[in-house]
Amino acid sequence: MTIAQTVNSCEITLIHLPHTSENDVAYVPNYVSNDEETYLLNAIADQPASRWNQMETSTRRIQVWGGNVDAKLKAVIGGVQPLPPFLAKTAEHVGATCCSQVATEFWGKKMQKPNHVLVNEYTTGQGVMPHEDGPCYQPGVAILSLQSPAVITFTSKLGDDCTQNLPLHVALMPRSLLIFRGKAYTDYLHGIDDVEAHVVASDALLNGTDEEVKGALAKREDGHLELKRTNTRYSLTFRAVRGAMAWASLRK
Ligand SMILES: O=C(O)CCC(=O)C(=O)O
Ligand SMILES: [Fe+2]
Repeated sequence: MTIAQTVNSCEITLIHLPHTSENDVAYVPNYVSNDEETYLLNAIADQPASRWNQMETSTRRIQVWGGNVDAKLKAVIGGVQPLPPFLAKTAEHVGATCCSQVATEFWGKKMQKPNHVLVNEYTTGQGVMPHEDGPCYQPGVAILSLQSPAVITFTSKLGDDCTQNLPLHVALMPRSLLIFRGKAYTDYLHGIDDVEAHVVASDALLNGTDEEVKGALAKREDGHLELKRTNTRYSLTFRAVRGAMAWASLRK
């Protein structure tokens, strides 16, 4: 964890994963206020039951905003749909943070903000297996965590350099934003263990010196660090569907 900078009143911490660029991973604690968190949680809960999709590979539920992405066609079926009003302001803010802090064209050529959001729900003990978000999106994602902490784990997809294959962790505190892009997006898998308490080696926790993270960690007798999930967690994953117009051209 290096370089803290304060911009737009949020403190951005750059986190370095091996073999990625210095600004490929950034963690922003307290990215949204308590009031914004409550607003988003209420808006998510107010959506009709039909908005929730049951995941095929897990018992988790998700809401998909912006349109249904077809991984094979690499396009949004029926074209990109506008984001709903309850996400608009946050998407705008996340868009600006990523463009000003991480890469001017974070969302793609000339795009200023994300056009696609997944709302993930995790009861304590639920996670998501190691995966990559893939080529349907611009190679970058911003993850806003709500209501409960969790630990996200990055594992390199590349070869046999054993230092590179060690799992590396980032604690995601409620109301924080994690941004990753570039090689962190293309050369690593990310996942969240199906556990009620995460146990990690202290030197593998990349934002373990963050004051809020420190306060949430317990040190175990074996020297490892433990972070308890406290509640159902919601995450909003902001991304940009690549070639937003691709569906229209596929149909011709
Ligand atoms: O919930 C998270 O923090 C991760 C979600 C994720 O990886 C995804 O939506 O692709
Ligand atoms: Fe993901």
